[in-house]
Amino acid sequence: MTRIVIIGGGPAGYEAALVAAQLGAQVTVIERDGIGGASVLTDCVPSKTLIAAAGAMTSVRDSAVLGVHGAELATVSLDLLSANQRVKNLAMAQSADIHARLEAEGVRIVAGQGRLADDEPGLAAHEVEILDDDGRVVDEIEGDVVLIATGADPRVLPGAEPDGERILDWRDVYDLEEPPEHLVVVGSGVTGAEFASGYLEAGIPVTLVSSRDRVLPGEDSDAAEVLEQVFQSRGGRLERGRAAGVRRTEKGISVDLTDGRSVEGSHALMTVGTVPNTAGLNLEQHGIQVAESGHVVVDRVSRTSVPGIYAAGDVTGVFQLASVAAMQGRIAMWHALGEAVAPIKLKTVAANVFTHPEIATVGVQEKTLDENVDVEAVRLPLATNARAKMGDIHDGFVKLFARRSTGVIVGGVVVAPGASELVLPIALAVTKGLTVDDLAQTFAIYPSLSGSITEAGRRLMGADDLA
Ligand SMILES: Cc1cc2nc3c(=O)[nH]c(=O)nc-3n(C[C@H](O)[C@H](O)[C@H](O)COP(=O)(O)OP(=O)(O)OC[C@H]3O[C@@H](n4cnc5c(N)ncnc54)[C@H](O)[C@@H]3O)c2cc1C
Ligand SMILES: NC(=O)c1ccc[n+]([C@@H]2O[C@H](COP(=O)([O-])OP(=O)(O)OC[C@H]3O[C@@H](n4cnc5c(N)ncnc54)[C@H](O)[C@@H]3O)[C@@H](O)[C@H]2O)c1
Repeated sequence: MTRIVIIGGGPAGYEAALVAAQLGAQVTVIERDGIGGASVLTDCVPSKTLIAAAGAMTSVRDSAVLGVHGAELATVSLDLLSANQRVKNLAMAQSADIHARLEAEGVRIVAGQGRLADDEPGLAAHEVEILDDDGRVVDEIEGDVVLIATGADPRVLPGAEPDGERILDWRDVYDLEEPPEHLVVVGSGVTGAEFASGYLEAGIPVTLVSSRDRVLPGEDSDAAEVLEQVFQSRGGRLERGRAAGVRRTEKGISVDLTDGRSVEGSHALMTVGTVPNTAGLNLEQHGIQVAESGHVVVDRVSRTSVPGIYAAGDVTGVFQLASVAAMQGRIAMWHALGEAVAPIKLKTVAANVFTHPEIATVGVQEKTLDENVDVEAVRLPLATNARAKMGDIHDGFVKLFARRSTGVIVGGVVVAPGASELVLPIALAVTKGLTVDDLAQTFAIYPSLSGSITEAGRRLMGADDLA
């Protein structure tokens, strides 16, 4: 029986464990914080739960125009402390569910910190030591295959070290005893944009400090523009500048910008990126190649540079998404256990930014269109969609990218409430190589927002070379 040792119990680790157990391997997962990992306990699941509560406030905010009275924003508020408690309960329940599922599949779960401990390089099997909270080695296990799935932690900006009270990272926010009077979010990547949007929707004054010309520098620029407009139209403040540090002041905090200006608030939320969790794993001693960024280098079937040692998830820096982490973990196990396996296809990854409105993307994007000269694009604003009008949705659009020569759909963007659900037909088309004809001939419900997706297909059918 092949012995699999997995270090880290987030989506990369637990999904790998389920596949390995299904294939009859003897599986041990070593996890220091709790099954589900940061994804379930502190990052993805908690933030989306908070955003769900903020979304309820948005529905109230937007209902007056539909004729609903008595629920005006001024008369309702979100009890953030109860919402935080719900977030924590839900995360623990989700972690317990995954824990139970792993145990039911025969996976051994060990609490502690794992590290590689081979005596010499090149051995067929690998030793892994388990350390307790005080750093003492309490056990050692041998695996034929080891998966490193240790995730990533918040990056700390020197001079802006979180104190858990006023200067926070995104893992601290659920322990706040008072809602912030004015939250300054530093960093406008996906994490920053989601929290800024979520807290603003929850009724808290928010300033977003963005070091870039546009928030969400990695996303479709039209989508980022819509988000900025909506954020500002709802009273959010956008401050262009780079934070040099954050100071505690009498009233709260001051974010000092590199150009000499400063932004005052009651709390600062630092969202300036992540660092891979590789410290203490003994990667260098084992000859495991690590990139300059600190991420473990892997190929498309999750192999590291050392035979028998795989890595998956945020520690590899390949698209930091729970879905990608899980797929990398599964692929590692299929490969290690001799199953037929296709290398991960990053061009088909769908991702969503859970702001208001949401931004979902898949496949080829506009910023890479120059390299894809054969690609035709269409953009349909939602404002002309009948269902959007009924719900008073003005902001948002559908974009579709297809190959001019063949009509094969290669990418898309949806900016809309619920874009995370709406993007699936485009993701399916990109994954399966469906054409604009396929999409155009698909029945969409009338009236529906997804009608704009099939309509985008029809518009591209009209493009000269695609007809
Ligand atoms: C605020 C936020 C929101 C996000 N929202 C989304 C989202 O909506 N959708 C999405 O797809 N992605 C989202 N992500 C990204 C997603 O959370 C990550 O891509 C995902 O958690 C990666 O999974 P992982 O298994 O690699 O690592 P993790 O989930 O980080 O799990 C790794 C685990 O390993 C443990 N560990 C580390 N070192 C050791 C060791 N030596 N021994 C034992 N255990 C160890 C850690 O404590 C951790 O529990 C979000 C990220 C952030 C920061
Ligand atoms: N919905 C989701 O799927 C989701 C949600 C959150 C995060 N994630 C993933 O997690 C990963 C990390 O995201 P992230 O947003 O935490 O990090 P990031 O690295 O993507 O963004 C950090 C941002 O902070 C800015 N920044 C850095 N230093 C700064 C400074 N001194 N002052 C002002 N701004 C500064 C950077 O320019 C950057 O735009 C990403 O891969 C992201 O896709 C996914």
